[in-house]
Amino acid sequence: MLAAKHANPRLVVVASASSSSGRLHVRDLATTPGDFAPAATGAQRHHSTLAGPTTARESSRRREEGDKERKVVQGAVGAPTASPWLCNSPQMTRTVQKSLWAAASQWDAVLRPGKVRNAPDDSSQPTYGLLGKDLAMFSEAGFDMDKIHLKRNAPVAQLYEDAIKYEGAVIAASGALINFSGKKTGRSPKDKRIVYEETSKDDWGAINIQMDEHTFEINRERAIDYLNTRDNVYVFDGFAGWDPKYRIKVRVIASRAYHALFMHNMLIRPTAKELEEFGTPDFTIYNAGQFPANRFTAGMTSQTSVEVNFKRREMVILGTEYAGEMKKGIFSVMHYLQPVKFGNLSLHSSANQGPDGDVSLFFGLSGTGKTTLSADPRRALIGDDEHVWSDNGVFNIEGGCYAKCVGLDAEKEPAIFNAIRFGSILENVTYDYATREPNYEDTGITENTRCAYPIEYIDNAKIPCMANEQPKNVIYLTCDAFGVLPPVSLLDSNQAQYWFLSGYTSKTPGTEDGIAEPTPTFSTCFGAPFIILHPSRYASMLAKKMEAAGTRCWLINTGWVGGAFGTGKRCPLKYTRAIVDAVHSGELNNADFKETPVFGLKVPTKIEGIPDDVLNPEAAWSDKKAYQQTLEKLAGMFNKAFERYSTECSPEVVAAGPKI
Ligand SMILES: Nc1ncnc2c1ncn2[C@@H]1O[C@H](COP(=O)(O)OP(=O)(O)O)[C@@H](O)[C@H]1O
Ligand SMILES: C=C(OP(=O)(O)O)C(=O)O
Ligand SMILES: [Ca+2]
Ligand SMILES: [Mn+2]
Repeated sequence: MLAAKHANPRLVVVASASSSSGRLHVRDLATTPGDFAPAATGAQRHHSTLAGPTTARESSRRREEGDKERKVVQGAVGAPTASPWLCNSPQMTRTVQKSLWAAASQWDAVLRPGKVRNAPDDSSQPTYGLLGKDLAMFSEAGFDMDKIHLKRNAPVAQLYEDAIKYEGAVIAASGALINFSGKKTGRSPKDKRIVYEETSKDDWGAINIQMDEHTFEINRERAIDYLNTRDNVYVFDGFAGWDPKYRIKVRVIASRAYHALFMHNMLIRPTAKELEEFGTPDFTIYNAGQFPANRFTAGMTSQTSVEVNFKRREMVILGTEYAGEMKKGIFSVMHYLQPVKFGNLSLHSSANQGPDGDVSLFFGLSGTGKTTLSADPRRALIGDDEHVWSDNGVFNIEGGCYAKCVGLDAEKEPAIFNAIRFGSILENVTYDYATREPNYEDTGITENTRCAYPIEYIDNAKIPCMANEQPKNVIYLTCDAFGVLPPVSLLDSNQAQYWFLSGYTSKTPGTEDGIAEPTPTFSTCFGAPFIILHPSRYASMLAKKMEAAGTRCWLINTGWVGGAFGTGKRCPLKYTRAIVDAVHSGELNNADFKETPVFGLKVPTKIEGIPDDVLNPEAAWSDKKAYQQTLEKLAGMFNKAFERYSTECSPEVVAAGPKI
């Protein structure tokens, strides 16, 4: 299928139509752990061959060695009791902790060179050694500790080595790891479910797709059974949330080194001491994405299932290897936990801070520009995607960024371009076979090509990623594929609530399964797939916080100008940046505004560096009649989408919608 796209014979063809068959999963399971070729795509198989397969004999020798060593510590560990949410300050009893420590030191004792495969090179890094005190938790969860080889918080280089050896990854010229997610290259929102159970059902937002507890158990068992067939199982322990008061401990258990490295980049990396004291995680992800869900299990509608269980504090992934499911899964957890347990507001936004301390939030659904616009040389980056607004200010949930790579250009987006180096993961990006230069123009695998890098790879990142400031500006990013919304307008408080609840944008191709061209959508709170509670709970918290802090609210259209998708063009990035600069410099505070018809948006009449016909969409369209019709069509869509909120909002908020 893709071969035709690659006229240049030096380019590796990294996907083929046949690579998406479910057959590969079967093969994966049927192969013994010793001689498995875990690649899930044709591309990965191809690369594995290049890298040289691991021989069955070698693997089984290593496995036997591993078995002997593990047996030394088996049984030495007392089972820790399950902790409630937030066991930051370890809640294990002293006795349990003591026996865990004893086990840990026994484990350390067997960590002799040559005995343990892939022992970490850096001895200051407590990695597998610490598994001793966690072994009981794994056995209890159903892991076959006599068989699998757990690698916890393995060094980045080792995850590279494993991904190259077993998954067909390659190293890009810049040192980044190029990897492939197989059939699924974007999120699968239709296959994402939340378990309906008594601990969280009172906060149920009616927007979630339900799953029952029993089905969760079945899928969880399936995931663990699959992981038990693997030679290597990767564990990453880290934190979500930079504010120590509100952070949670997250454990990721995955069959692919690339998934462990992804979460190493995306979670907050623990110090050696924090890792040593990690204890029982608050939330665990079982990522068996290489193995499909059983379509005959009740409620399954495909081979993909992504499911969150608040009672068990667990997430299970089957049938998708798109790494973004994990980070967005943790985000869903925070969208429940932060408001319900702490009274904080979770935000699908990026955040940055100016030299004078002013904080800006950029809300937006995928592809609207959160990551791109928050990476601003004049401002410190707090984070690119997931934040929490607490009474103290704003903190990032994540320890890294996940940037889109399509069309990435060193000149236009230098901060992101330069972050793609050793340790970063390029996902589904093709490359030149000889030079190993990524080809960011190639959308042959997907338009949703990505790079995940630790946030400190952005030069002006603010670490720790938090600000003790209430946001001064909130910017709603919308990517209007109809091309009728102005590139910038100022919203009053009612409009701010209306537009937040509406969450209008166009889905960009690739980020979600099945989206091939910009598709208008109303994704409430600018993130319907991630919210858990009723949308109006987030909306009213936001309104209160903005009012208390005197925050200004801007609507920025990063989508089409001069016509709809197909006729017009995407607003040039340099103009959007100039608009954002004008918000931050205060230029817009003194601007004159003119109200638009239908939507009643206040648009500045002049901005330094922006052509007047770009500021005014009507002027940018050559066909005025088509403009008016499109504007009214969009207004009609807004009115229809807002019907569901009309009874929950004040009449003023309802009246802030378009008038046709
Ligand atoms: N005017 C614009 N503003 C923001 N992004 C733009 C603009 N024009 C094109 N783009 C591109 O759109 C994409 C925005 O994606 P990204 O910043 O990753 O969004 P998000 O983080 O919200 O998912 C990037 O590939 C960026 O280069
Ligand atoms: C990872 C994602 O985030 P975003 O596109 O908002 O950066 C996603 O939506 O899959
Ligand atoms: Ca996002
Ligand atoms: Mn992003």
